[in-house]
Amino acid sequence: MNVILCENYDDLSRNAAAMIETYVRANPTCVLGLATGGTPLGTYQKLILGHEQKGTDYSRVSAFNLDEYVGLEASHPQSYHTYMQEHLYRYINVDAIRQYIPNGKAVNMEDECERYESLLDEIGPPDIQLLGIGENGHIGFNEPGSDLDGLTHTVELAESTRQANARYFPSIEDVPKRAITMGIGSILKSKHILLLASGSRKAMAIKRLVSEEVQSTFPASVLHQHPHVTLLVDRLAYQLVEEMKDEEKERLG
Ligand SMILES: O=P(O)(O)OC[C@H]1O[C@](O)(CO)[C@@H](O)[C@@H]1O
Repeated sequence: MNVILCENYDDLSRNAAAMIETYVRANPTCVLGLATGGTPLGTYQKLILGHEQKGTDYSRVSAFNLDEYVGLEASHPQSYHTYMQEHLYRYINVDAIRQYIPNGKAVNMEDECERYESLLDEIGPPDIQLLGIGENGHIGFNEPGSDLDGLTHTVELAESTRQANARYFPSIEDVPKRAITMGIGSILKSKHILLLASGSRKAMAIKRLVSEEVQSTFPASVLHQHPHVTLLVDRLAYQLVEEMKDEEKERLG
């Protein structure tokens, strides 16, 4: 795992956007894997600036999202469909026909999981997959205990994940209890994974990621099995790793 230590969130977002833009410019028909949550918002803002100011063209890019809440219409204000429109797609020219997001309102969710995984196989896998990390180590909505080879599936959300995401909903009762997510196996098909982590809230997860073996109780640890992972992390999120390294140095004299 290649680690890029960034000064702060702005620096991290600039680095992530620069890597994506460079790739898109060199590979205009590439496939991107995109994430939601708070962390990638800065990256999306920089991509929008790059599109407006440098004309980065996304017209032939395909983009897959990791996940969606089960039970929310695409038009629901908190759906990940809405998130992507509001934070990225209304500002850059990814063709609507190539914007792929799981359908959380499908009549048959098992069929929807199969349909989405087939699309990933036909059009993907993503050349670059952007990932955030949950405080409990979840990636996508793959909670602790998930199958490390799993494909797109529906999941029961951990209570801690619902609490963490309650800030986007009127109340905790409004946060859906289920989601559809690319599985860990689907994510690992990506050619290059860019994992973003910012802020002290993520420090323990990053310490565990750096120091622990692959285990299903901490899903992000599976990234150690992937040959091309870049961890873009800011100082606050990396703080406990630095402390661990200092303690190790002291111990060795
Ligand atoms: O970037 P945030 O908001 O801290 O979220 C971390 C992760 O949690 C999720 O929002 C799901 O709870 C993911 O989409 C995201 O990668």
